[in-house]
Amino acid sequence: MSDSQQTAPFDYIIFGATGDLMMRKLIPALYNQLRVGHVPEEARIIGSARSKLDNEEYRQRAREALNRFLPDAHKDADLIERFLKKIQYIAIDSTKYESNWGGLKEILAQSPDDRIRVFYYSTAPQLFEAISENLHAHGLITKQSRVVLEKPIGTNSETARAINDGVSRFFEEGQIFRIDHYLGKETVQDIIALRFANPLLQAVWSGEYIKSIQITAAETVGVEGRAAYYDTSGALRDMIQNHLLQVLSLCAMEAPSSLEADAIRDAKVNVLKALRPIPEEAVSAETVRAQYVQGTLNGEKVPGYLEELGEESHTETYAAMRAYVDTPRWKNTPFYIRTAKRSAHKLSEVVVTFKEGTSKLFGGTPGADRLVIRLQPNEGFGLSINVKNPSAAGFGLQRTALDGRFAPADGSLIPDSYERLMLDAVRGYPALFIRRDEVEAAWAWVEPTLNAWAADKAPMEHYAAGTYGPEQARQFTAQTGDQWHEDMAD
Ligand SMILES: NC(=O)C1=CN([C@@H]2O[C@H](COP(=O)(O)OP(=O)(O)OC[C@H]3O[C@@H](n4cnc5c(N)ncnc54)[C@H](OP(=O)(O)O)[C@@H]3O)[C@@H](O)[C@H]2O)C=CC1
Ligand SMILES: O=C1O[C@H](COP(=O)(O)O)[C@@H](O)[C@H](O)[C@H]1O
Repeated sequence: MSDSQQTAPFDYIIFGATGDLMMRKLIPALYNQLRVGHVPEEARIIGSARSKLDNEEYRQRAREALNRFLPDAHKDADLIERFLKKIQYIAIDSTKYESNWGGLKEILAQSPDDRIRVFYYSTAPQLFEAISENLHAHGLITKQSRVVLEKPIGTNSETARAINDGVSRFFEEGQIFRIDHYLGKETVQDIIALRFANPLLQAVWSGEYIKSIQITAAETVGVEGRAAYYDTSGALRDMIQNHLLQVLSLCAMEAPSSLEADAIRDAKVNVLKALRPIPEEAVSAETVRAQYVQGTLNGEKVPGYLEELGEESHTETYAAMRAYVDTPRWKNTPFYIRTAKRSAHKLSEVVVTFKEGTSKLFGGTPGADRLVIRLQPNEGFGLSINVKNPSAAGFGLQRTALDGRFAPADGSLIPDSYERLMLDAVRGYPALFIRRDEVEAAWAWVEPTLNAWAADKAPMEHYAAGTYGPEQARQFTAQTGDQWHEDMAD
């Protein structure tokens, strides 16, 4: 199958190729893009990590990953074998100059000099500068090279700057693709479509008509096999600094002048810079942090965070913040952001609550208009509005909901975010990647909260696994007359 969206031939060189992300996301994403005809025949995938494996041993791991992580509808035994032939593996300790960079050079030399090279750093960020330096020292960075940086870019402003500076010594900003997989979600891009392709919504998209916007990313999983990373990170660094602030930026930005990367990124960074600072002394009023304790999920008992971890910890698994965007469009409109592990449901959504109507005609309405943008699952939107209750005497009102789906018109599954992002890096299209100034502005905004939490200036609340979060989070929204959207499964 071929397709107009097929990329130019490329060599994808992925560091961290034996890791969890590679197996769960990157390999399935590249396979799926081959399946839909976007990957050209000449394309090659070169995995690298320290583990000593030959090509066949590595391909066997990739085969197992495909069998485990692909949906059945996408499994095609012949295509899987064709895909695996594109993969080679080379063991390199990427922090060491004297490691087998020569071997990588030989592999890359088999392609024409102008072949697009994408170096994907699926490793801990502490390695990013060293990998870049070694690629440079061994003459592997060409004009046609790009580098994809996995999150997290640092743990605060200072470390983010250090990572950005370190990579920028060897790559131009235009070659650097900082990944935020939420931007690769088709439904997150739908925020742009809903806002700017529909005059109906465009006309009321401001604090004049909108009472509040809630952004939620809730997961039923705990920290799984990533406790070592997660316990040094926590919910604020893991989800809010990046994914949720990106979603907030898309919800709050002014119309970009075009869909060019820098037009969108300029519009987003203006939002991040307009976020009203939360000084350390205001953190306990403007945020809630919590850890899950033992509870019940899907009818099964699950342990608390500390039990899973096996030691004491002050890391939050739940974080909620109230944000204000100080632009004329939004002055004093609260944006609530929250994220949780071991929540009652897996769900990411944006809930836009409009102000109540002022007409005296009905003596009040049963509720405010509300738009729910379901990022995942059940991708789509619901618009709840007031209509006449046909069975009521007089002019009673009732609620009704319009439901729209984001599913592809041809009935296929919505592609995983990594599919789009990995090939956008090949295409050199950075609109769905984060620019350096965005990363640093996001860190600058969350930093006082991180500092206040580290200094225990806000209490650590608790919630039972399988619930929506701590009671304090409910009181928190009630302060502005808001309520979390908690009928998540509806
Ligand atoms: N897993 C996930 O769901 C997500 C991960 N991320 C980010 O992606 C990155 C990778 O995550 P994940 O796959 O989970 O991590 P893992 O710990 O599973 O994998 C790390 C990888 O790095 C390799 N590695 C470690 N040290 C070196 C070294 N000195 N030289 C070469 N390779 C090395 C390891 O292989 P070996 O030991 O063989 O060298 C392994 O392949 C991290 O930055 C993470 O934060 C982001 C979002 C989600
Ligand atoms: O980046 C991360 O995202 C995942 C959640 O992603 P989603 O696409 O399933 O919503 C989260 O589990 C992980 O902790 C975090 O690092």
